[in-house]
Amino acid sequence: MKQDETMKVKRYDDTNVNPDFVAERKKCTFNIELLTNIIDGSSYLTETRRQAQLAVLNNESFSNLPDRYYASRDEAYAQNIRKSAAYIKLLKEDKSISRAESYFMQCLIFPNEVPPFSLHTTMFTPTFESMADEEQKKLWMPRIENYEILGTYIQTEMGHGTNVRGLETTATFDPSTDEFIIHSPTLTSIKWWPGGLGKTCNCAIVMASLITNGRNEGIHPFIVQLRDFETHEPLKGGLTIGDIGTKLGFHGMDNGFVKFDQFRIPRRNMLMKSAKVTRDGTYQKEKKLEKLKYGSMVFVRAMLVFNQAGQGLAQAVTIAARYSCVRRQSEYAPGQEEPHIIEYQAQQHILFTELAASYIFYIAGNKLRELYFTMNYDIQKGDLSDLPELHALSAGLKALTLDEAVVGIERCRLICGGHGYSAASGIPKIYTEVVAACTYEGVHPVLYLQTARYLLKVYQAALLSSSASSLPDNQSSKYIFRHLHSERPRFHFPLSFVEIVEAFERRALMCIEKASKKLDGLLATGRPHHEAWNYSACYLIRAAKAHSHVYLTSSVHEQLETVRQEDAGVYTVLGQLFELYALKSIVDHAVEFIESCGITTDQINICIERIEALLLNIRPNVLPLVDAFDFPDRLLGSALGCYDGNVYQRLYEYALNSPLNKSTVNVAYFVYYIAINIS
Ligand SMILES: CCC/C=C/C(=O)SCCNC(=O)CCNC(=O)[C@H](O)C(C)(C)COP(=O)([O-])OP(=O)([O-])OC[C@H]1O[C@@H](n2cnc3c(N)ncnc32)[C@H](O)[C@@H]1OP(=O)([O-])[O-]
Ligand SMILES: Cc1cc2nc3c(=O)[nH]c(=O)nc-3n(C[C@H](O)[C@H](O)[C@H](O)COP(=O)(O)OP(=O)(O)OC[C@H]3O[C@@H](n4cnc5c(N)ncnc54)[C@H](O)[C@@H]3O)c2cc1C
Repeated sequence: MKQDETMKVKRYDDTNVNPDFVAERKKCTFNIELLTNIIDGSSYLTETRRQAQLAVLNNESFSNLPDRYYASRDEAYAQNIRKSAAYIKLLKEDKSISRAESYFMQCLIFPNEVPPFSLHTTMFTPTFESMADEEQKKLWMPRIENYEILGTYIQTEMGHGTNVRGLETTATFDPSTDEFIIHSPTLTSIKWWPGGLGKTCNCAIVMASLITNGRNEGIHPFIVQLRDFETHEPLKGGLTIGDIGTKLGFHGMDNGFVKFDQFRIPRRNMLMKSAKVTRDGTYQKEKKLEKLKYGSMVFVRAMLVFNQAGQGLAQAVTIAARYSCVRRQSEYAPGQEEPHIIEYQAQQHILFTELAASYIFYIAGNKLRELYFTMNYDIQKGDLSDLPELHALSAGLKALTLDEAVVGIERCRLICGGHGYSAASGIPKIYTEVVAACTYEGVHPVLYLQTARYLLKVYQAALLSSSASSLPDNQSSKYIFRHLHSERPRFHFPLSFVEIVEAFERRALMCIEKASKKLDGLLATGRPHHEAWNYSACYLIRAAKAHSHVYLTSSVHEQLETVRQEDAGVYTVLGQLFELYALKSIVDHAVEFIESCGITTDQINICIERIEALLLNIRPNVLPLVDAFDFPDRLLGSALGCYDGNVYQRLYEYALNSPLNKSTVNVAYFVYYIAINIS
């Protein structure tokens, strides 16, 4: 990104800071900047992010007017389009803006929102790049990269989301014209949900069943122009397109529908890297590349751990932590000043366990991101051997971290009391954004079952093998091989970090073994596989969750080992957060740990005592620990969570700005009550 000499806007306003915050910040025992670098991934990325954020803060085209919490849906959409246009113009003008910089900018331009064009970058372009052949890329990519083509990803239908193979939309080859005919044969086959489809995008990748020479060859991707490049009107020839209406959140996003009525596209609009239809209608595919079509889902799932679970929870925690250091409530000791609510152990237990979880998701999310890019390098070159591992890991971690994050965000809202319910707290918007991710890119029971399917295969292989050497080092399931053929150790309490990781591995192995036994038991009674699988689901899901917990703990432990060499202060606080997250999970799943690790209920009680001690350890650093997330106030959009801690003044300003306060007597009240004389 070109450096801007005029970057004068400060990220934080250091003047007029609440004195309680000044005192809190003085208690800090570690180097905040180093921790920020760890969250970002490196000091270089911290600097990149800050520069990108400053560019946004300095650019008036990106301001949020009207207030994001008072905007109607129409206004919210119009705001997003205004900002999108300015953003895309900037990207086109400054080609030196990197992918990372553009992501950081986007987060701040559209705080806690998925903007209408986002599918273009997150799903449309990656799917096209990975599924189109070289000639197609040459033809289309310049216009895609130039945003002349603005694309979305159209897969889900009104009647089918999870069961991708059950999609009803057809793409039938017509050799007489060398075209595919895209058709929605039923009401339930109308494409439903795609982001940006309703009003914004002019093209899409459409997933449809390919039919040629009378044979259905299964789901394939097609690039389809939907709107005129000049007028933006939907193309004639069989398209009905619109917005699907108001949702729980996502108000500024035009999730849409499209009904295809014998709509024709050229044959070469089928993406033909792994399969193709020749001019005479012959279907040819490269079987080993078949699963590439699932690639964009793997990519987005892997990114959601950091971007949504980590960042969403960290934002809610920041707001709740800052508010807890301002808010005073209840008489603690008779006759004394009310304490800040942060001093209540009940508050600390919720706040600090969620704080710990947000650090875990961030760090593990970073590791998963790196793993994705490493493995995807080979996958794109045609070596798909790592794809099952990546799919299983991204599916399980997307599900587990988002499941835990949405509960955590809601807990943060609840510990803010009444003001947490106000949109001004910022938490409701964070919640509606993050909870959407629990549905899109795959619902969680289904994703856990995908992870379990892989785990059972690894387990079967491990039963047949005598060592772990047959699995590559980067495989997260290597512990299954290792522990299957080794004695369970005696655990010592309080647990060391190494023992914590092994305890999670032993628990996961036990859950996998149980799931396998359950399935085999049902199969042994003569039940067909699909039925046995369905009635093993509770066991299978437990196994997938336990395995995902292994990745969380082992990857953060790995990070801790690096930090230990670098900085004692950061190592101590990060270690406390790691231990807190792990012990809380052990206590929450005590039965599984008792059974798998041979530990006792007394030892679980030691964990509970240790959690209480950790709350005291973490307490002095609570504000610095959320400051380290380094969220600009504009991103948080919270009266409760601003850096300066001036909560009450902001709440009052927010209320004064309510559109209902524009008049002293509301028109509706006048029309319906005063005018007809109701007393
Ligand atoms: C801002 C918001 C944007 C939102 C966008 C969206 O929501 S877009 C819409 C998002 N929509 C969704 O997320 C829909 C969720 N639904 C799905 O992802 C799939 O349809 C399914 C996985 C549930 C089942 O599919 P199925 O019945 O075809 O699968 P199966 O179980 O018979 O397994 C067949 C084989 O394929 C393997 N495999 C499967 N997936 C992947 C993968 N991603 N990668 C690699 N591999 C994968 C699987 O492991 C198995 O391998 P094996 O063992 O034979 O070697
Ligand atoms: C905000 C948002 C944005 C979206 N954006 C897009 C987009 O851009 N493009 C796009 O194509 N789609 C998009 N979607 C659609 C999304 O991907 C689907 O909603 C999602 O995959 C779930 O499919 P479904 O709604 O059909 O639920 P269903 O598949 O009907 O599932 C409903 C419930 O049934 C149960 N269930 C279903 N199948 C199974 C099974 N095999 N085993 C166990 N339980 C099962 C689960 O409890 C599940 O929650 C979006 C959705 C949302 C909410």
